[in-house]
Amino acid sequence: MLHIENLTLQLPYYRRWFQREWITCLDNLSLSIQPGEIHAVIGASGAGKSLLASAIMGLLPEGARISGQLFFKKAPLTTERQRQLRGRQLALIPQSLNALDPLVSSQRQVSWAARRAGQSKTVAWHSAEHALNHYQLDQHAHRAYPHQLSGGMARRVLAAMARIGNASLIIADEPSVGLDPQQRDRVLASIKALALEGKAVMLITHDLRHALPISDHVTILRQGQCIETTYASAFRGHGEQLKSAYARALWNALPDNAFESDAIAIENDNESVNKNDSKRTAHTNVTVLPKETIKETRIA
Ligand SMILES: Nc1ncnc2c1ncn2[C@@H]1O[C@H](COP(=O)(O)OP(=O)(O)OP(=O)(O)O)[C@@H](O)[C@H]1O
Ligand code: NI
Repeated sequence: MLHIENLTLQLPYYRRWFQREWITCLDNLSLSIQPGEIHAVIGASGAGKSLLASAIMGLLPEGARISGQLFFKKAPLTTERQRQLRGRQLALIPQSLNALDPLVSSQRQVSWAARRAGQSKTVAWHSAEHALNHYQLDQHAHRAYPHQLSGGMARRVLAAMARIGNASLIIADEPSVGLDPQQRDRVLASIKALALEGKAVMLITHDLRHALPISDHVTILRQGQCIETTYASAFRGHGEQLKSAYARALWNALPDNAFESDAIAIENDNESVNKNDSKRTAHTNVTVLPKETIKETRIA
């Protein structure tokens, strides 16, 4: 369904007004997602996950320089095609709840999404109602404005908007961040349901633990580079089936695994102190800690 080959993305950066430099945010990334499959893209803050979503949707920041190839349903995903397919065949559940218009009720927002996907006014209104019901949002929530919704309800409104155009690729960017466990499970179950309907789903998250049970494949992204793509089922035991030390470290750092193996502290850090990676400026460091310090170590 979606096929990405050697995608490199650079953003301009001005040290002084006349001195343009380029920051490489995605570095030679390749991945594929099949229909009916959830492909989790896991990485710390700043790894480039949201930029990957923007590159697929054709919503990159001004001045972005991109190379490599994107294919959707076997045909090149050109800028023109991205514009045609966005909100129809390609849907994004955005990371920010600010994507909801604060002055518009849930049902109206979802029906606007249906209108953009080509439905007539009356059909759109009814299909919005249907989509909101599908996500277990009641009549009160249909009429509510964004500030009257809980975080989980707002995420479900965004999911309803993404689902309404009957897209075949859905990108969910951090759909469960900031939710309590019950709301999180509900949102993740709704994402699993999309894959069970045959849609290809990219699940972007830093939460490996909760992504694994619903995912088929996992790509670990670090500082814009693909560290490893593997089956979700490879995350088991002590991580013997994982090829990269970084993926093993992420796996072993999960609370249930921490006491059985070396643990790591994973920090989001914009001043890299990682000796092996001194060329980079922004990003994440993984520090291997001795076992005695494990009790204090948790992923945020
Ligand atoms: N519009 C932009 N202009 C310049 N740099 C940007 C822009 N958007 C993102 N970046 C930089 O690109 C890198 C990757 O950003 P991105 O938003 O893709 O990270 P992410 O993995 O989604 O992080 P998070 O988990 O915090 O959402 C970061 O270093 C960020 O500062
Ligand atoms: Ni992001």
